[in-house]
Amino acid sequence: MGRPIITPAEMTAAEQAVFDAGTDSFDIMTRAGIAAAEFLHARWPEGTIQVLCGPGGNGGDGFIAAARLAKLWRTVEVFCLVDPSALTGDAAKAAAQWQGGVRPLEAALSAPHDLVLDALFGGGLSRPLDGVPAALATRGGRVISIDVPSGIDGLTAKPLGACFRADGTITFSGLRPAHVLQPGAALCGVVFAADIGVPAQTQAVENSPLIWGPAMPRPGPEGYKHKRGHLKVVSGPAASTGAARMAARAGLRVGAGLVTVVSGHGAMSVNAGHLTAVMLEEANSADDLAAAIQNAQVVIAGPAAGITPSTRANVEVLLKGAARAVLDADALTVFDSHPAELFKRLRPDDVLTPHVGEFRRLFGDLLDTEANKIEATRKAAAKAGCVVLLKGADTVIAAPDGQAVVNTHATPWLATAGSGDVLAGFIAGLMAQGMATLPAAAMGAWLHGEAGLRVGAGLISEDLEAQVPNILSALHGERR
Ligand SMILES: NC(=O)C1=CN([C@@H]2O[C@H](COP(=O)(O)OP(=O)(O)OC[C@H]3O[C@@H](n4cnc5c(N)ncnc54)[C@H](O)[C@@H]3O)[C@@H](O)[C@H]2O)[C@@H](O)CC1
Ligand SMILES: [K+]
Repeated sequence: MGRPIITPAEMTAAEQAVFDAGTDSFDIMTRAGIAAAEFLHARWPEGTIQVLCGPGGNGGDGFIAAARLAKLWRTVEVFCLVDPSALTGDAAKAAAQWQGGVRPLEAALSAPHDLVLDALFGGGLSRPLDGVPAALATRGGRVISIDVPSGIDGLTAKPLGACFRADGTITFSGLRPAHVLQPGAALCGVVFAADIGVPAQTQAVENSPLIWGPAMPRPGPEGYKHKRGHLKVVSGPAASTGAARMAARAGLRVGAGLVTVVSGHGAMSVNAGHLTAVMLEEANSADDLAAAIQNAQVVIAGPAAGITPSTRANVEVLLKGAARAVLDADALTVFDSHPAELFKRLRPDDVLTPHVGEFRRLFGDLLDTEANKIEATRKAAAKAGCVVLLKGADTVIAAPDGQAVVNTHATPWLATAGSGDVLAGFIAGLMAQGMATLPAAAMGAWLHGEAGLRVGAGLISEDLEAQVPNILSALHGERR
């Protein structure tokens, strides 16, 4: 399993279940505060600390953390937004654990320090920061936040107004959407999720080899190419063939046994001039394509295909065949005025790989009306009736049944021409070898991110597939 992604509401329900089963809520707060102190102390072992406490549970964690940090011989000063006598419940009990003085929050603005422990507000913030909290949020310096950097909504991953920018964030039981989705994720620094004995139920996880590693295709001793699946990629016209070839080579690299580019007559010679291990086959109509894909397990359509009636006809025949479909780019855009025509044909094992613009064209304003990108992609998958992978720095992959995987294993250097074609090729190549669609999409996104991270600055899409042998060898634990 990857790290679970829990909404603030799911976390509250999980806490309630633990309390109902007899655990004292103050014990849970104590575990949270101690975990926060130990996280800070392990990662930032030097320097004086300002602990900023808010009026609720987040502030309660801060008081417990302050007491533990003092026991670890750290120099700690505590500042509170309200007079400690005004605290109630567990926060009041937590404040009683702190033996030192408590100064008003505004005093923190001028007090010297090396580190800030931000325990002002959790991810369930009800209104934007103002006054002293807002001034503290925007002054800079090294910050470690409890739950989320104060000022960020844990569910939407958006700042409500001014917010802290943390070097590290400690959260509990699992991640919140704000730790993986932008813009919040970029404001959290390194994120640690501590186990405080509150198991939460969720269908969303952070992408990790732990999810799909056991399902990674690997040829056995009796393996031969026909057992490793046949992937076909529909080429664009003569002047736009590169996208299909990049997807095809990516599919071959991740292990599809056979890969064929299916090309119209006009593009045959340019494709033939550039292909070696990838095969080439001519198809000049949708009927030709229907015949060509009969021996394929997976077909990619869309990369540089053209927004034309023939692209739409190709998608329609593709969705009548037995092969699973990976639809990207123009294969999506050709349905932008009649998305229902696409949705009614899609099967649960097909996958759409839109970027945000393509997503909006097919699914309207889900990104504005849903709480966050995870919810929007889930709704889209349910509407389309297949797996949907919505690209970005925070790629979300969702299935119609609500399962979702968020991939943050990536680099901004991947934002370059052709990068999406390679991603489609990775996913399709894994599917061709028999992987189920959701894990194949998750593994494809992770491989794509890892390849991008290994190339780094100066990356062009042609570089990505060359990284695959080293990455796959490492994933399979094979020495090279
Ligand atoms: N519920 C529990 O038992 C646990 C809670 N934990 C901690 O408790 C936190 C949640 O506690 P709360 O629900 O009390 O939430 P907060 O600690 O975020 O406090 C909410 C309070 O702040 C006020 N507030 C919200 N926005 C404000 C603003 N802009 N300016 C001034 N005041 C504002 C609200 O009116 C409310 O009184 C979590 O983030 C976590 O750190 C952990 O201790 C684990 C256990
Ligand atoms: K906080």
